[in-house]
Amino acid sequence: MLTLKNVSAGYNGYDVLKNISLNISEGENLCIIGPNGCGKTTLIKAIAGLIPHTGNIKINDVNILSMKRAEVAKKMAVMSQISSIYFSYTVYETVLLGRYLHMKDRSFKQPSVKDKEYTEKCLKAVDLYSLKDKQINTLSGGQLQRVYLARTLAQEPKIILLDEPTNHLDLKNQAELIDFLKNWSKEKGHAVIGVLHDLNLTMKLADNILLLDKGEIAAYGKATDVISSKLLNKVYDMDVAGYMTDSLKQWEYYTGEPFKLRKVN
Ligand SMILES: Nc1ncnc2c1ncn2[C@@H]1O[C@H](COP(=O)(O)OP(=O)(O)OP(=O)(O)O)[C@@H](O)[C@H]1O
Repeated sequence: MLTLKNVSAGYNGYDVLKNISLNISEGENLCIIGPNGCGKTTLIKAIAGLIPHTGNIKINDVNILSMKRAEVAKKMAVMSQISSIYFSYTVYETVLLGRYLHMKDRSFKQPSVKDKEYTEKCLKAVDLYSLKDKQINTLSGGQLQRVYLARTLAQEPKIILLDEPTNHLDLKNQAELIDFLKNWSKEKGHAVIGVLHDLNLTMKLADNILLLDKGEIAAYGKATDVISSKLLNKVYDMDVAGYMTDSLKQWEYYTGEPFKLRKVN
């Protein structure tokens, strides 16, 4: 579905990312992890065509550089946090903006019945329908993050790129977002590429993980292969396994309940 071959990209003539090759299939969730500054956001920007790259990025074997921007945007959407927040749009209007590429009349004056129905469907999918008439500058950070997700979904992309999508969300909304994305990709045969800092959420979402270190691939493959204490400790330069197990011990200490491993979906 999406392939990267020897992709390098960066800023002001300097390559932050070096020789990244990936293959993302239909229905796949790929998580990009790695320490601060290793190039995760830069990779998202390169895939989205927001910064120039060398090497090849192809969607279904077609080089994105040979496609029109609108054509790329119909296939791939970035959950962007850059918004019209300074304008007084409602939640509904903001999500309707995601329909832009599908509208014949791009002045937004006359959205079609399908545009309106699809916008409502996306609002319901992220549980925002009851807030549809609220001004977005009156929302909380977590509500706003769900508005951005709904706007991204309204674009009807085949691939969603997300950069730290859970950073404003409480635990319940984090878990729900991860479940939502998993179902979205599996049911529709679409793909999710997400930058996540939280290794627990990464393990919940990812089929495959790309671990970056200083702009290069430190590990790439099945989540069960990449999540290795030796590798993570080296790349993050800390005792990641110790940190994770200490959290569980603390849970036992505070709740007084012995930790039991539960089967997760
Ligand atoms: N617009 C820019 N101009 C110049 N250098 C940049 C720019 N954006 C990022 N960089 C540099 O590129 C490198 C990678 O940054 P990037 O934002 O991709 O890292 P990241 O892995 O997403 O980090 P974090 O986990 O902190 O969000 C960093 O050294 C950063 O300083």
